Amino acid sequence: MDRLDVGLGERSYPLYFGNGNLGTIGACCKERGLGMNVAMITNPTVGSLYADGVRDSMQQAGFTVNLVEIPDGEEYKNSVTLNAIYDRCVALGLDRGAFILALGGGVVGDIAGFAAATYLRGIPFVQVPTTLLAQVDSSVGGKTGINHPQGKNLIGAFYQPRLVLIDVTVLATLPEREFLCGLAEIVKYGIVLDRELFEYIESHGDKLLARNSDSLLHVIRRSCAIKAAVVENDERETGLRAVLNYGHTVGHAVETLTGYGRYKHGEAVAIGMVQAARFSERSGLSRHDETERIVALLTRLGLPVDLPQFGADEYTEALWHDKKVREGGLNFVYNRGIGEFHIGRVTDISTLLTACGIEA
Ligand SMILES: NC(=O)c1ccc[n+]([C@@H]2O[C@H](COP(=O)([O-])OP(=O)(O)OC[C@H]3O[C@@H](n4cnc5c(N)ncnc54)[C@H](O)[C@@H]3O)[C@@H](O)[C@H]2O)c1
Ligand SMILES: O=C(O)C(=O)C[C@@H](O)[C@H](O)[C@H](O)COP(=O)(O)O
Ligand SMILES: [Zn+2]
Repeated sequence: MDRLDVGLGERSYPLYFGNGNLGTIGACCKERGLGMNVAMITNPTVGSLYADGVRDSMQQAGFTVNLVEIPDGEEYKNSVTLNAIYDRCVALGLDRGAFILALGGGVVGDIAGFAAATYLRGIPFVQVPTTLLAQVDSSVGGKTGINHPQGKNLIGAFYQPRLVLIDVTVLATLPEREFLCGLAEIVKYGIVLDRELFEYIESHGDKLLARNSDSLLHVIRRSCAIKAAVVENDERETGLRAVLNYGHTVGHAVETLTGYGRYKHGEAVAIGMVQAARFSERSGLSRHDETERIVALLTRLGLPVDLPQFGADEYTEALWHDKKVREGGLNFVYNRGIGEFHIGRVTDISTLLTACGIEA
């Protein structure tokens, strides 16, 4: 099976990629030496499709599997759901020999990972990402957490999984809108870190949209390799890792202002990347034709690019809750043309809002 390692010393772990490898999850967990009792956290949508297969594989490898279901949706990535997970773990009597397996998209992965980071001060966890977005981004790198009404992912921990198993066949059942969200995060890597990847998406757009498994495996593997390299360099976002937040400053504000539901994360990121591209152009870091190229690719992929209507005050308030705010300024991720980035400081938010077409 194709494997890539995230190298973080004693916290290193493998990412396994395949086309039909879901049934190897039990053997992979065994090989990692995990305890025999597992809480498999999923939601009813994913659970009805894949929980039986994962459970069978785990049981064949000798594990005892306890199913823990949480409601489906970004609006449930909160403290109420987290507490319900703790309650179940306590009721099941899970001790430090147990581990958590997250089966689902980024919502399940983020909240299950945070539960694992905090339950009994930390038990191991495994990621089995089932959305394209989770396969290229959220399952890798150890950002776990929940939302707060005032801002996205305001509560969380850096906590790495023990292994990530990626099977592209599960993407066949993914609704179109969710699939496109994953493409948005892949485009993100291309814009700021890999011009070749950006051009690959431009030239293979039709194949990707048709979910061709070879094209998908290519972009998933490349995205994971890029993310792994960034995380290895800066696990806790003291510098370089902020690049992975490209498009998220405005994107998270859009998610917060619309109450975590109207826009999916990838859609909000697509909108945020267009605003970041406009601000980069206005700041002299990229050309107009490069901004147009970014807008054209996202539009062709069926992603939204226009900001929802809120006032400058509302955007300003939401933007100040960004985790990249430090001492009265916001560390902002710009694109330098296509394929490179620049991290700069914005102290006057109105300059960003003006570039986005929001007037005070
Ligand atoms: N930790 C990180 O580094 C990181 C990175 C990016 C995004 N995120 C977070 O991830 C979340 C978004 O994740 P997402 O886009 O995966 O959304 P999601 O987890 O809400 O999943 C999207 C929808 O698809 C369904 N689904 C999942 N897999 C399926 C499958 N194979 N077939 C059919 N339906 C399936 C889910 O039930 C859900 O309804 C956001 O909360 C975002 O903040 C975290
Ligand atoms: O892994 C990272 O680092 C990222 O920034 C990846 C993002 O795609 C992801 O949405 C992340 O959760 C955002 O991080 P946050 O710290 O701004 O909440
Ligand atoms: Zn993201």
